[in-house]
Amino acid sequence: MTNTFVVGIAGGTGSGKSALTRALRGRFAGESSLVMHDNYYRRNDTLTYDQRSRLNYDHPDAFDNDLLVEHLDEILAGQATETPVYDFTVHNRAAQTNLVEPAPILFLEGLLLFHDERLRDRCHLRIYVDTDADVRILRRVKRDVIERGRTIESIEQQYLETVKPMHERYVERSKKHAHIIVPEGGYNATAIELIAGGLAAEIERGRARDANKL
Ligand SMILES: Nc1ncnc2c1ncn2[C@@H]1O[C@H](COP(=O)(O)OP(=O)(O)O)[C@@H](O)[C@H]1O
Ligand SMILES: Nc1ccn([C@@H]2O[C@H](COP(=O)(O)O)[C@@H](O)[C@H]2O)c(=O)n1
Repeated sequence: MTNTFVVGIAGGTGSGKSALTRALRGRFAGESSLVMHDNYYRRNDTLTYDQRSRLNYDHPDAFDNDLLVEHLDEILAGQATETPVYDFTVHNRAAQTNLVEPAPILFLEGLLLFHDERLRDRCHLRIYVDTDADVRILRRVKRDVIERGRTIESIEQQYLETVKPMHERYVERSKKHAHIIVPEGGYNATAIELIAGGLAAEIERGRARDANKL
């Protein structure tokens, strides 16, 4: 096993997980890698686009966590690993893959990371990004129209049918497993400073452990 320190960043849709992850990664360029839980949405090759667009993507079973655990263990064992890439515009896995290299810090980001005990246990630090539901849906509408090719009607229907009830049943309840709760995510400069300071100290501790092994 390597000295990789795993940081799990979870929270509701539109909470600011990706923004926080980007801000933290910016502080550890060259010393961190990233795995996104979204990329482990299951393949649905046998369904049509319309059928895929009506699936429940906010239930824990929508993800292939067995594959994610397998890949995490490879990366944590020091192996560069080809990981899947998800295409939200077609509701399916993309043809390409993404090579994740081992690094002193591994950021793991996703909606339901803390629901699965195996994923929780692999996170040395668990951060939950907590943002009010009205703010999250406003952000999601904008993002899903611009980046994910969705209509306002489809976002409204999906939010009421699956996103909101699943958030209340699974995502919100997984908050209790967090070590740290960050309001507002990527624009919370104080939280970013504190977390970045802690991670820098973890990298130093890892280096000291390596030096002692020599
Ligand atoms: N604190 C913030 N204030 C304003 N907009 C934000 C903030 N955090 C994130 N956003 C924007 O909201 C959208 C969703 O944020 P994102 O980080 O992708 O959320 P998540 O990964 O949790 O779904 C993005 O367009 C992002 O730029
Ligand atoms: N084909 C899909 C797959 C997932 N979603 C939605 O994505 C959300 C998770 O991503 P965030 O960046 O917002 O955390 C989740 O709430 C799913 O509803 C989708 O719309 N289509």
